[in-house]
Amino acid sequence: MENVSKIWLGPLPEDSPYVKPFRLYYVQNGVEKNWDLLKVHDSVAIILYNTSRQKLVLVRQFRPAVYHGIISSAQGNFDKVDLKEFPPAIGVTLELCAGIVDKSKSWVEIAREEVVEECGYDVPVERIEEVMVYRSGVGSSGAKQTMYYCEVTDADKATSGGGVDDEIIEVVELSLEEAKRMIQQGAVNNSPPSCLMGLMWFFANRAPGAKA
Ligand SMILES: O=c1ccn([C@@H]2O[C@H](COP(=O)(O)OP(=O)(O)O[C@H]3O[C@H](CO)[C@@H](O)[C@H](O)[C@H]3O)[C@@H](O)[C@H]2O)c(=O)[nH]1
Repeated sequence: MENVSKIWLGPLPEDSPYVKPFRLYYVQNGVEKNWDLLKVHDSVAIILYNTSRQKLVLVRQFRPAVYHGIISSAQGNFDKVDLKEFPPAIGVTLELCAGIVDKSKSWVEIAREEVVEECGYDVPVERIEEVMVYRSGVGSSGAKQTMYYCEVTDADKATSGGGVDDEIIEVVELSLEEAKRMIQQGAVNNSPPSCLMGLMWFFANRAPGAKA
């Protein structure tokens, strides 16, 4: 699905609309310290559960940062990325439907738009429930993310989803057993902690038979 044919690295332009690097200075306990950090957008993520077929709806996409992280961990060479040694598929993730907060709309409205754009389910904001708010990348960005939960049915499906503009996003429906395997002890996957936490919240609180 990723269809990536060439990968290379360059310096970050100063006018990046997504990432701004800074050094923050502070005095703590009388000692001057500093911290190198990135200003990035806050975001929303939505746990989507299709009750018609008892499936969790996630998204698959090529994540350049994950691909970069995997090559860095393997001490690979970025001068000439060898796509045979490091196929782009290693940078594909399975995540909750999510979106950056980069427009002046309510967060839940941004969540609603992401659900229809990425996954094709058209639901009113009243059906999107806030679950929790937390900070990601506490050592690098401290960005806020609000997580939501939304139950959908086949009747809410308006389009096939897949993202907007040149986004390449695949909608993936997981059975409860498949989703459980992602959060089992010993599991290794490319998913962000927010996705794994969202799945754990779902199984603790909303899955058929959950106690809460
Ligand atoms: O350098 C960049 C960054 C983003 N985009 C575009 O912006 C869109 C959204 O950006 P992204 O940061 O990938 O947003 P999300 O996919 O919504 O990811 C959010 O949700 C993820 C899952 O919770 C978190 O890991 C991320 O930090 C958080 O930004 C992308 O699809 C691209 O179209 C670019 O073109 N270039």
